[in-house]
Amino acid sequence: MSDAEPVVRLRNVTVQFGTQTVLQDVDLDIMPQDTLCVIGESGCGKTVLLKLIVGLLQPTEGEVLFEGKPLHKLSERDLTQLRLRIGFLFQQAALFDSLNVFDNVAFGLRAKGGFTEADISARVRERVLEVGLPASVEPKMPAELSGGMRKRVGLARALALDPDVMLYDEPTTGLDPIMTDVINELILQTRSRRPVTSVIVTHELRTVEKCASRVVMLYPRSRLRSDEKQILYDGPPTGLAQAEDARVRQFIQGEARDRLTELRDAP
Ligand SMILES: Nc1ncnc2c1ncn2[C@@H]1O[C@H](COP(=O)(O)OP(=O)(O)OP(=O)(O)O)[C@@H](O)[C@H]1O
Repeated sequence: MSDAEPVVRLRNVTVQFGTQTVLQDVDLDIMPQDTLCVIGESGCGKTVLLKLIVGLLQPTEGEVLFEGKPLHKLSERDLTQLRLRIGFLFQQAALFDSLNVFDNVAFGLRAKGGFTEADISARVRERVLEVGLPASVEPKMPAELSGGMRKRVGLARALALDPDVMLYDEPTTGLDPIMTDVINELILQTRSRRPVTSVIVTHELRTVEKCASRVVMLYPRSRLRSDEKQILYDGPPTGLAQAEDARVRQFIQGEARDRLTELRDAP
């Protein structure tokens, strides 16, 4: 048993929006250098979980701790400092449309401060090349890029500050199978370059198989009995197909495999 402290801990977390309960009594410890894939059907609360970790959402009940510190007790200033240690690749890459690639990737470095323009240029160039883009994309505007390129710029931006924690929200959605694999490889490469704790929300079984050290499957609260836990599976990716809970096997065999086949067969 490891005595390491979790990087992120959700304790009895409940999130409600009006009368809708999205998460209820969720307990989750994310350990240093975990690559945790969060799966589950649309609307079960995966993105909400990521937003809780960066403090973009507050739980209705319970608490979220980062390295043992409850987020709700941090000042705005401390929360901002903490967010600089977290890289977030949003679903739509969420680039600033009015900034070119260079300025998008440089954004966090400038926000953090303490870097010379020469430092910023060198770091931006390094990250752009790291995600497999040529330096010639730096002056381009996001509108001039393909979806896969935008994702990679988003990844370069998220990695600019050497984050301790990387959060990926459906990093491969909308990409062709080859680009999906490129992103999977970049996730692996990021992990091998430096110690990083990653949480990946994904529908792609290939990403789960290739990248996850641990998988958590969430189930929509509205479809559970009141005495059931919302995390139906918590274990290695290799155990999913033989999971005790039939709903986990069904999800993997049904939805995920269909999607994988679709991707494989795509022209
Ligand atoms: N800010 C908000 N206000 C109101 N409802 C919200 C808000 N954020 C999320 N929800 C609701 O919470 C539920 C879970 O949303 P979430 O985005 O976490 O789902 P998800 O599991 O990530 O789904 P998907 O796989 O489709 O991205 C949804 O019903 C959504 O409409």
